[in-house]
Amino acid sequence: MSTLVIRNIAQLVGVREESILLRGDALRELPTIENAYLIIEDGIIADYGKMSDLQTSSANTIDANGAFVLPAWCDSHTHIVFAGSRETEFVDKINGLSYAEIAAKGGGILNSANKLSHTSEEELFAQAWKRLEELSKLGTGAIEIKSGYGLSVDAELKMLRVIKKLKEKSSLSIKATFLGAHTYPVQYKENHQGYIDSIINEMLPVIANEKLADYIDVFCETGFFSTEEMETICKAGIQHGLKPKLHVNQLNSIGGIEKGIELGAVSMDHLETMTEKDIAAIGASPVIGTLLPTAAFFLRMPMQPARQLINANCAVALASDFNPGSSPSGNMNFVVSLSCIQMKMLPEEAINAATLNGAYAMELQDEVGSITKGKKANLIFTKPVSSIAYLPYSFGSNLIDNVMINGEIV
Ligand SMILES: N=CN[C@@H](CCC(=O)O)C(=O)O
Ligand SMILES: [Zn+2]
Repeated sequence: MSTLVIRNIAQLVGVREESILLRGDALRELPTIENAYLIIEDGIIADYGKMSDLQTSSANTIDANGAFVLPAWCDSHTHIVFAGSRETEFVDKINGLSYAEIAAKGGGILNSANKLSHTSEEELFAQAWKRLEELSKLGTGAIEIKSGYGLSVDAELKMLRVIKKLKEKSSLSIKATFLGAHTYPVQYKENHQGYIDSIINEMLPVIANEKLADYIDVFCETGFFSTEEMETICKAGIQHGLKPKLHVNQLNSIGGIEKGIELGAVSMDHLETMTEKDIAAIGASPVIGTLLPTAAFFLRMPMQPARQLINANCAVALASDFNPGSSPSGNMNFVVSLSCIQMKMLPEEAINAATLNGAYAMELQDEVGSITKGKKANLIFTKPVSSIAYLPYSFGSNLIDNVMINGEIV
């Protein structure tokens, strides 16, 4: 057995005897131990405590030199498998083109689908792998990755096989979500049932057979998938063992929240456009509300109503939504900063939402998301900081000194 002792940690952050989904006042409780040690055995957290109580003479020791040590980020909503980039649309938007004008020029999700159709599985893997490597150095230790830029049987399966390969090769904890219902491909624009039939009869059976996904997702939005269409697709997914994790209430409130609760979704994500009824409903439900502040920021939209959601007892998680169209960054440090700066989340709330609640939003709470005995030693070591609040306060600075995944520095 390999044992590693980390000494002289200024603050060990997010220490919990057991995991609990955090809502209401509990979200602002971030338990810490000052001047701490941490013992890792075979990549797993074995023990922790105050330096004054440390009783081991293990040779394998790291001196944290006064760093803060946090659980690595748990990013529960991303689209990191994509081909190329879409900065031309970014410039078009700066020049005043509307969403409809950009779409008419072949932009948006269909632009990414077109690029992906001309990209081999190997090349797609290489591009996604590079993003994953960068994210791990930025402190992400667990991540959910969606398909949804394929939009045909072959291309959706290609995306999901790339995610499967990422799972096999990466030391990060990865969950895969099937998002065939991201938008209607051009040939099905007037034949929604035709595409839904293809999802249900051609894609889902192969996905289930090859175990290519853990969850099913639908973009429930005006001009994309209606609540009824979402219900049909999710029910088929559930029959194949895939629980829903849904895109709802990004641009409009069209009943997605109510339907998602009924469908037993693990999480409902985006939530930029919420009525009071939507906020009350998700707060009273077991569904996690995953906020994607960098998407609202990049699209210059009103931010998600984090405070109202927390007041309504919603279990809020934070994720990056890393994708080429609405959030071309997966930097969870910036997500945490933005949630404090623009949504008035407290630093403790934001860190909990980006770690333990993010882990719950991927059903990985027994593996990651807190400093708990038996969990993976997925850790962020900070540069010298004066307090935990300094991390989101000092936005844009790289305050990460080292990241450990399974007890190994990446
Ligand atoms: N809203 C839907 N899908 C993605 C963005 C899609 C794109 O523009 O590529 C999102 O989560 O923001
Ligand atoms: Zn998304």
